[in-house]
Amino acid sequence: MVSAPNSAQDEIRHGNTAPTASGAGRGVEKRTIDMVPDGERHGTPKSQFTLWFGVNMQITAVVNGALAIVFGADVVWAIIGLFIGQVIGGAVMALHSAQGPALGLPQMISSRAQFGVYGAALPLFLVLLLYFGFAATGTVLAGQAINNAFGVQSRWIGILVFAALTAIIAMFGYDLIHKLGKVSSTIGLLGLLYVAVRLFQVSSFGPQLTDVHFSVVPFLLSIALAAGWQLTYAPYASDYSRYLPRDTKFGSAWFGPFAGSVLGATISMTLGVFIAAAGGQAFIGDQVGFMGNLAQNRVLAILVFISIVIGKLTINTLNAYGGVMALSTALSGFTGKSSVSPKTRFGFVIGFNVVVVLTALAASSDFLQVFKSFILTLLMFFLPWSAINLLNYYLICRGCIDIPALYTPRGRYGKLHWPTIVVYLLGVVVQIPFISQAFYVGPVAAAMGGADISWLVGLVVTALVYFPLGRRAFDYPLEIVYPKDVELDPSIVSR
Ligand SMILES: Nc1ccnc(=O)[nH]1
Repeated sequence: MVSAPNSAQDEIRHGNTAPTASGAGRGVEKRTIDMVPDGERHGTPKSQFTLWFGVNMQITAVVNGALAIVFGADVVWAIIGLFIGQVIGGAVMALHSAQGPALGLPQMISSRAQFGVYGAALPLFLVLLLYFGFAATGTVLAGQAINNAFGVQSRWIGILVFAALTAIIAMFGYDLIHKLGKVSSTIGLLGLLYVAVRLFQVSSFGPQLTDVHFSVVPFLLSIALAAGWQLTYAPYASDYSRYLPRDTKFGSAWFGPFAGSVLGATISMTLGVFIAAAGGQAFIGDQVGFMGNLAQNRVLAILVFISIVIGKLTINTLNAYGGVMALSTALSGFTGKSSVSPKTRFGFVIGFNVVVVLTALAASSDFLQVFKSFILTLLMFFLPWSAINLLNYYLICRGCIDIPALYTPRGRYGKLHWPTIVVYLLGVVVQIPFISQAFYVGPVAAAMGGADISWLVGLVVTALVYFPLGRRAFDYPLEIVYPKDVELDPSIVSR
């Protein structure tokens, strides 16, 4: 990049021309866990908006909103509570995303700067479970939508078709995922808007709509539902912003994903609130069928089903892509490799989806309920990870990561940083008394009448305990240390 004239550099950096053949390109992505050089940076924060908006145009977000009503909130306070939760959770999620342009690295590898190169295998393993759990449940739902759309009876056909679509897009990688985000933003939104219009045409809303009564427990639950939803995106975040130009302003790198995810989830969950208020227990029982039944005729029902599939496809591609990234990162910590070949990545994508398909096929609806609580429980493990990762990056080392040291246990971050692991586990355990879930209500939550603030406790307590320890953890560099073999444009001053 040193010799390119400025205008050409500008074009490449701001996405007007195809990036070089070695990068995300217009075809199959070549990179995985290695740093993205300046010559391959492209895209704008606007693409972050459409990706995160599209990711939230999904049926599961609608269900999440409906749960606020099912658990006792009234319409007005459910909508307010959900919105507050989106803003808090979305703000945290977007802080992870904003690391992407500066470092050019996927999300979870940056955990090595706090946990050590081997120590990061702990959050990596958990994130792999999270991706896998979401992928299996999402594949069951989208499989139903495919079968409903095409009038297919055999359950496995929808599941297999959806997994194949997911795998193909995940293999192409970053650029195709962003394109899909644009498509699902539009189609998913149109689908949800149509369902909303039909809902208002056919429903007489019960007393729920006029009965405004504030009640603390369901209000806090609404906040928790939305904050938890947004916070599950934290481990995904910078995987999808790491090709943005290195000098992308922090403000826009943060605002794109924040606005997209908050606005998208607000639309989906508000629809869920209205569906549940219109008497939507039936919706929770048969989510896909309920949406299709709202359509005026078979053709429109098919379009609704297709919009459900496209909405689910976006997030599910992220699950497969992120799952493979987590797997590659975890393994590379032990093999000492700093990159993974596209062939290996393809193999991982296929392997991931085969296991997902087998799980989805084996799943009964009962199992899905249990699995969902399991995934929500996993969130407990990501709040402390989020707090540690963000505090370290923004307040302790202030963005100055030693990137080559992330790839070797002999570097500054070492093999295993025990204090971080202990604080991390403490951050998980401290939430237990505050949990209020179907399967367990902690003593503090019970004393508070069932209000669940465990997510806030997990974030805040971890941050308070980690901060003094983290400051002394490593000999932090004063600026970002870049790998020697990654070509960087000297005219770019990283922010
Ligand atoms: N974080 C996520 C939320 C919902 N669905 C997913 O697949 N992933």
